Amino acid sequence: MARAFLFVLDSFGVGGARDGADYGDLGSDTLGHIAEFCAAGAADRAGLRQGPLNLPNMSSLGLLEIAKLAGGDYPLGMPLPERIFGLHGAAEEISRGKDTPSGHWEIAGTPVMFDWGYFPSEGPAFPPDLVEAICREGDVAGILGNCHASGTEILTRLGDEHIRSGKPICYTSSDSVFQVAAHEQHFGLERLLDFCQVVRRLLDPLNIGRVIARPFVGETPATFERTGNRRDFSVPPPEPTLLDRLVEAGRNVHAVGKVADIFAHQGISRVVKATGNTQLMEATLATMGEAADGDLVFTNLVDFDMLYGHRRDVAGYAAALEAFDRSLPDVHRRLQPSDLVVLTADHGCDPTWRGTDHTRERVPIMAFGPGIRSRSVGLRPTYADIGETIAAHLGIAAGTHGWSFL
Ligand SMILES: O=P(O)(O)O[C@H]1O[C@H](CO)[C@@H](O)[C@H]1O
Ligand SMILES: [Mn+2]
Ligand SMILES: [Mn+2]
Repeated sequence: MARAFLFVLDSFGVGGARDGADYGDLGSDTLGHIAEFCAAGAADRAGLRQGPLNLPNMSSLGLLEIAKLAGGDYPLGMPLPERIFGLHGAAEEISRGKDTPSGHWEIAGTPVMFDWGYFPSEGPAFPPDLVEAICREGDVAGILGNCHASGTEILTRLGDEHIRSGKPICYTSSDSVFQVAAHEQHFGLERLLDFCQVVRRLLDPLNIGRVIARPFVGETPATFERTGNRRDFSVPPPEPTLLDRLVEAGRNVHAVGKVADIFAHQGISRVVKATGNTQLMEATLATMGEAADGDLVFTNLVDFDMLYGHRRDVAGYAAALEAFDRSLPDVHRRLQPSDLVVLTADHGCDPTWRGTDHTRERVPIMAFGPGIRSRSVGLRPTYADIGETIAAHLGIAAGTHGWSFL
């Protein structure tokens, strides 16, 4: 029997979305713009990285052809490989949101065809009766923030006041999220997680996708730092996903990193905890050694998005891509004859774009394994084709969205 390994490089878009203009994102291109900045010497950082974007392994998996297919141009400064190994293509998102759950669920065969609830970007973000209920039931004297914000900037601005007043910092973004930043010691980590569960319950009628706990440490604005104890409280996917179908068929789904939270722990056999791309890759490589025939190992690499995309840090994003690329030979070395590896993304987060939010983009599909023949699978009309391909590879019944490209 076969095994499958799915890596979501969180926010690694390749531009070209047909509906980009509907999101104010026409022209956004995470890979293309990073490559452009690198080629121009605008993403050099002493001690971190220099020069053109260097992704030889992903280039050999067809990344440059994917960029051309999705956005019309080869990325600047990246040499074309002599040969391409594996299947390569790009996919369009049909879910309406450009958020992490929508992207992951669609990859797993379950597009989100309804609109999430969102909070307004002008004036107070949260309705007064909601704030009143949150304070009463969450047992806090009030909330700080109550606005759209970048999670690191709002800590610098309100972290001190939070410590003094004990009021949690509550903010949102263009995603369907309610985020709560609170100090791990002064407010308490357990208390923050309990508070988020209360908020989760109160938000269900508003159709908000996620409540995110954002614990931090440090005693001054210069030293405040978010920790790896982030937790996402997601609503469950609207229909059974590939993960549920696999578990139903008696397979194991190994969820590495925040995958379990993204799926509200539905269709997960085993949670492998790790924080940061380096640890996440180490944990995935270890899990590759343990996965049985018929299993899926599903890893989300969150740093691309959280540490670099949202922070609009081009050099940081480029360096993280280069580090991931260098780890691909370790993945190759662990492959068994019937294994399939898929690399893809859940949305874009172009670090050269205005604001700090995600960008609507197409995503890359790179699929390889010892038994996988090299060819282009073209532009796929939905991310669900990825889930269907994995379903076909693992030999379970087809779902109701998407088509396998195997
Ligand atoms: O700015 P931070 O707190 O990283 O938040 C970002 O992370 C959220 C979840 O991915 C997004 O909705 C965006 O707001
Ligand atoms: Mn994401
Ligand atoms: Mn994000």
